[in-house]
Amino acid sequence: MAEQKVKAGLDGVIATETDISFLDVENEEIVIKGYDLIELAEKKNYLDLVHLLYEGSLPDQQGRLSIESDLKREYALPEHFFELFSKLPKETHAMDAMRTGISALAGYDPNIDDRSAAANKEKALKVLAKIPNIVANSYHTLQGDQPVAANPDLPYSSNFLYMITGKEPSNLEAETFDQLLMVYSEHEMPNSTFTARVIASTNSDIYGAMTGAIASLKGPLHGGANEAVMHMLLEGETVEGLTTLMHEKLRNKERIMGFGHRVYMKKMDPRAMLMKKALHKLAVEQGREDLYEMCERGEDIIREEKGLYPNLDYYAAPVYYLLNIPIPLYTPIFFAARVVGLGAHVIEQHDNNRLYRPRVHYTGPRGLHP
Ligand SMILES: CC(=O)SCCNC(=O)CCNC(=O)[C@H](O)C(C)(C)COP(=O)(O)OP(=O)(O)OC[C@H]1O[C@@H](n2cnc3c(N)ncnc32)[C@H](O)[C@@H]1OP(=O)(O)O
Ligand SMILES: O=C([O-])CC(=O)C(=O)O
Repeated sequence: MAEQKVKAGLDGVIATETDISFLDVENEEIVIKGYDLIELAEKKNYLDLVHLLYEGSLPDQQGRLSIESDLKREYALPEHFFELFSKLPKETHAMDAMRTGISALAGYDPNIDDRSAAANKEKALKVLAKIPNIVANSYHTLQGDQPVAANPDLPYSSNFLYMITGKEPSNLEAETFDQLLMVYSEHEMPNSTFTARVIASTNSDIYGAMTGAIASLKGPLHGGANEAVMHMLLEGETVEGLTTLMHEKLRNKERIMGFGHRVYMKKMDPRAMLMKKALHKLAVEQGREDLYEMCERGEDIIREEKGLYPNLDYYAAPVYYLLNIPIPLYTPIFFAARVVGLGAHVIEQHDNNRLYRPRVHYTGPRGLHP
């Protein structure tokens, strides 16, 4: 085998062809099916994006309503599903509870072995319909609280937020949460999407691919960073407190959560810029400009000291916070928003499949005998 250079972490390696999305770093654009994600997030809503990824075009009003009513028909979970969560240890992390829920859905799918594009699309939309219920109510159950039933009169994303907080969101809260789902929806080939595609490439099913993706996303180098960011902001408490804390972390050579990105690294994540604006609006409405100022100061310190820029998780975390979302649900919501992108990747993988099976550069001993 010809000698190849190992790229640690597969940095820069092209893993597949796709027509779903692309990070155009030069032009600072996250391309989703030809559209700029940020422009979509400013002008359209989450279900438009779902339609774009599954039908290949942005919907008219009728198309959007039709996808919404299809989802609403599938909101309910199988009977006794919550007994599963009530039997888990109370300490179970919300990501692990959600992972159990998604994995369990497989057993209820009579067409589990149908990997056609049509069947996969149906399965992905079912997961999308049920995931607010799984995220919110696995959490409530583990907290010893009553589940919150879906309110079918609310739009999809408002209902998701309502099921988490138990309170109907204001217009600004609903708009912000919808935008949050959009910016998290799809992002080319992060570790979790790669994981899902690797699993799908064995011709395994979409539930397995998504279950694996959840495990990947839980890690603090990936989705788990948003929770860590909020703990850091709360520990900092004030602009001065955060300044001291960040300098201390830098002195101790700790990684600062919410900064840096494999693909952007020396540029600010465009999604973080949008969430920064959303944070400002919410902070002004709630008289929490102090939180905004603290985040901005943190951004300046890490740029000046390390030349690193915020990624999406840095500005999404305080947005979640002002939306009254419990911290353990930040990463599950990231995953819930990403279901739409992951589903599209599994469909694409199964449609044109070749098993992922790379090789290694062996550095161990040879010629030993027992
Ligand atoms: C929505 C998302 O999932 S975005 C990612 C969320 N994750 C985080 O916010 C976790 C914090 N960030 C990180 O750990 C990294 O920036 C990652 C994992 C996201 C990307 O990492 P990689 O591309 O593998 O870069 P790598 O880890 O090799 O870092 C390169 C250099 O930058 C430094 N660096 C990168 N990110 C950070 C950070 N957040 N804090 C401090 N230093 C950092 C590394 O220490 C390293 O320095 P060195 O060359 O002197 O050793
Ligand atoms: O792209 C990545 O590596 C991580 C990320 O920002 C995401 O999944 O949204």
